[in-house]
Order: sequence, then C-alpha cells, then structure tokens
Amino acid sequence: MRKQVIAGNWKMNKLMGEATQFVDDVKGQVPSYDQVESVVVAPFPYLPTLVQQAEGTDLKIGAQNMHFEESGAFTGEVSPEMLKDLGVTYVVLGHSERREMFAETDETVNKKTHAAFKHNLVPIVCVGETDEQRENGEAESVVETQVKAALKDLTNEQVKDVIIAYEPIWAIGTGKTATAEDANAMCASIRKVVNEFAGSEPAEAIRIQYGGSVKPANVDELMSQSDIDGALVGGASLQPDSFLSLVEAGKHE
Ligand SMILES: O=C(CO)COP(=O)(O)O
Repeated sequence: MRKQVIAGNWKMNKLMGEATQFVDDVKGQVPSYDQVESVVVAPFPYLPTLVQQAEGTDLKIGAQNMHFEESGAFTGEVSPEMLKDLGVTYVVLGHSERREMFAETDETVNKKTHAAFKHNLVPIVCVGETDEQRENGEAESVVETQVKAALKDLTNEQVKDVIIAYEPIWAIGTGKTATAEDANAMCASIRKVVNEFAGSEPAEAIRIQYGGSVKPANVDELMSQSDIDGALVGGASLQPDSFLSLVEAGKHE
C-alpha cells in the first residue's frame, strides 16, 4: 500500500515570523510519518530555520525549486547540495508556474530530477495540462510527454521513489477542482505510462499526487481515489488549521 504525501506549497507567501509561527503551530500535531508524509514547501530564505524547528518531529520541509548544477556561476540560483546541507527533504520540480514564467522545460526538469537523487532529495515532479489542451483532447498525451521526459534515464529503483504531482493548470488557484473521477483517471493514466516505461514494480510503488484547488472540503473524496496518493496544495495550505485537516485526510486509504 502506498503512503500518502500531503505537501503544502506556500509559493511566494508569508514573512519569516508567519512561517515560523505556522511550523510551531503544526509540528506537534501532524500525524505520524508512518501514516502520512506531511510536508511544508517553503520559500528559500526560511528553509534553514524551518528545518531546525521541525527537527525530530513528523513534519518535513521541502523547497520549491533548485538548480541542477552543484555550484558555480549561476547568479540567483540554489543548488541541490545547498538544500541537502540544510536538511531539506523534498524538492518540488517543474511546477507549472516555473514552466510558464521562468523558462523551466522538460529537459531541465529531467536534469533536476537526476540531481535530486544524486543528493538524496525526494523529487516532487509537477505535470499537468492547460485548459486549451484539455478542450482539444490532448490532456493525456501532454501529461504523458511530461512524465516520460522527467523520468528519462532514471533507474527503475529511482522511479519508485519519485513523487509525481498531477496539477491541471486550469485548476490551480482558480477554485475549479478536477472531479475526483477525472483526477483519478489521469493519475491512473500516469501510472500506466510509468508501467510501460519502467515496468510494473515502479508503477505500483510511485506516488502520484493531485494538485489544484484542493481544500478541506474536497480532500477526502480526492484522497479516497485508488490512484491518488496525496495532494500538493497551494492556497489551502497557508493556514495551520486547514493544513492540519488536509494531512489528516492523507491518513485515509
Ligand atoms: O499549484 C498548486 C500547488 O502546487 C495548487 O495551488 P492551489 O491549491 O492554490 O490551487
């Protein structure tokens, strides 16, 4: 049985005091890590402090992006080694906002996924189609291309440890959630792609999250679907109470 991963992607929100207050409020209350992986994905400047605050608790800390090189002349970038050195556990890669606004490509996402494994970071790789692509009946093929590109040249053992976040772009921050059935169908289709690509063992093991307007009111139904193994949540992860009810829902199977 796959353990669910509930990750709150704060995006570019909160000041330092609000971030530390949040972690203080939730760190003792999240379910045990054996039941569900609870992750706060915070802006870079807060990572060292939040990692220290969460140390020894069931709450893990993730980053929202990184570069694929280890060091060098890449002004403004943060390396995988730096994240690992801070004690960061997860890293979100290829979020649609980075693909749209910051020139992230399938190729850089693949390089970053390899770099994550090299430094023992758990990659959360985001994929998802636009409204227009869905209307044109291209959603599955677009997502298939993104998944195959992201996983290119990974070993089957590594594929098992990837987390894929299926986030239809039209559902992000819009209040429009995919129906639980549609979200599950795409997650099942992603699992099929992984099966063809890497075989049945990795396909059974890989965790596939849904993201896009997940909130306490819809999380139970989404998390009870057979092929959805967690959630990547933006807006509804910003308040402690809401975050805690989301991670509680991850305990369901
Ligand atoms: O992009 C998302 C998480 O990465 C989803 O954001 P919302 O939950 O705010 O729709």
